[in-house]
Amino acid sequence: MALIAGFLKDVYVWSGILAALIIVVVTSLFSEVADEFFYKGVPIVGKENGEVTNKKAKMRFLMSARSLIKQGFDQGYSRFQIMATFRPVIVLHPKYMEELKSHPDLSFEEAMNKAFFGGKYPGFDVFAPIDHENILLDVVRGNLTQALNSLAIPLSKETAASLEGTFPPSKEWKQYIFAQQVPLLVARISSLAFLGTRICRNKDWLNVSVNYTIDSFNAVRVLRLWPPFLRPIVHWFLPEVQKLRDHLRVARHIVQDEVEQRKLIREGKIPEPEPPRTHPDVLDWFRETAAGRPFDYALGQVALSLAAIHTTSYLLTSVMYDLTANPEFIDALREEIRKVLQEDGGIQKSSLSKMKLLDSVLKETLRLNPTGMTVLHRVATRNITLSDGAVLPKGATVVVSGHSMRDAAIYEDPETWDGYRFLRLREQPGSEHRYQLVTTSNQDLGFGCGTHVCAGRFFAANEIKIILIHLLLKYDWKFEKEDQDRPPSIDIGTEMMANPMVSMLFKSREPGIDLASLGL
Ligand code: HEM
Repeated sequence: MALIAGFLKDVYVWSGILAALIIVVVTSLFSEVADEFFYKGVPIVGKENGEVTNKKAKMRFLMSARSLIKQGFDQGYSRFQIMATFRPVIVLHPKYMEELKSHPDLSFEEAMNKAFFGGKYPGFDVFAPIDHENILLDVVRGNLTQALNSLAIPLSKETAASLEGTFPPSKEWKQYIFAQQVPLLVARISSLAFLGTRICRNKDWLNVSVNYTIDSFNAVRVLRLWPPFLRPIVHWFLPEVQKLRDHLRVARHIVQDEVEQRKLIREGKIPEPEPPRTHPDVLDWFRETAAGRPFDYALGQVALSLAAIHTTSYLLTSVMYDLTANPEFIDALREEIRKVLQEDGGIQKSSLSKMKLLDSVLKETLRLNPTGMTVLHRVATRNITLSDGAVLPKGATVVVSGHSMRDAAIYEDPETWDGYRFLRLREQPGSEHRYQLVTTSNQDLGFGCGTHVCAGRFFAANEIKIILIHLLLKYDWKFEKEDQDRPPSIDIGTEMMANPMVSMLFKSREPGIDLASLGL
């Protein structure tokens, strides 16, 4: 002790500690400030001459990214940079899609790292590279997609059970804020396929499944308000980050319990609870695919929720807005559904793929309401020279504009929602598969494209179709406000979301089919 006291009395030691502290603070502040420097040699859009700080440019991005992107291309640039919420982003023209969509030096993981502090603060663990062996992707692309046929009836039954609670039978019009409440419905139905019957109705799990995503974005925003050198300390005390840790604690408890219970059942140590499980699920496939390799089941499940719940809810809400605004499509869809289910004697293997108008309607809604107006959000891990000689500097954050989805050269009258658009395109010779909801291309970007194209799109498509079948057959729909037009999606920076304030009305109707054909 005396030795330490003597040591600290030494003026050289104190100046050393002070110098080290200054270096930490300055380097940390510099790295944050440097993050906001525009890239050399790339035209800037959205920051005006004479603006010293980036404050106004950031606000322009938040409020009007769509028009900034248009402005950049209208000025003739095929790549330019805009100041996004935390750093400049290089926006690229879709003409680069082919060369960039699977580029090995554009990193999806680095983009996640930059956005969520590399997952290094507890609570953000889901954003750290959790799955070096691609177990989650293998399961979603492989097992889950292959099981879609056998999952159709269980998903349909769970939808029916969920709707009983969410939309209890009513002869009178009842009010419902679709955008706000639908994530819970989607979380429950998705969790049936991810974690099985017991957990898909567990309120604590559903709370994690829906809210971890929302709360993680909030926690990032709050933690970023602190200088980087203080973040390793303050994150422990910020309620927003503590909330994330609470979510993960709950998730671990629930998922781990289920894993243990299934193990005991497999080993014959406890009986299968009644009613027994009806189908294997993602949790089973995680175990089989990991085959002894380390894998964090709870983080895997939260990551799946992150990818699946709000994306699916957004498309479901958007399509309900489109259909409510175009009720003649509701009648046409009911007729298509009734006809297919009658022909097939219920939901069979190919029933959903026979509902081509349903597929077309969903694809058209996704075309105009993708999760964001840009795709391929990546970080360059080296200098990348594009085919026209332009360079993307190492460390740059890049995105590709998704405006091909509204390009008049590709789509006639592109700003108008036309539920028959893709049905007509599919009827052209040789185009049967090209215009399906799950098909992607360099211009068709609702599910992304290239290496990281949405792994869960086949599941998402089937799940939304099943939910829609129930919603359309069992209920009538209208907007609460008589003169309500189709509520447009809301842009926040480059992200898009359904208007969360639109009030809808529903009432029960005669389904016009034998409900046994939906597995009930
Ligand atoms: C309508 C619903 C959905 C939409 C619009 C959607 C959209 C997307 C998009 C645009 C990407 C590409 C991200 C990028 O390139 O940066 C993506 C990736 C991904 N999606 Fe989806 N998604 C949906 C539903 C789902 C569901 C239900 C699951 C899981 C069952 C899922 C799992 C994934 C995964 C794992 C990735 C990452 C793939 C990879 O890294 O290779 N998605 N999704």
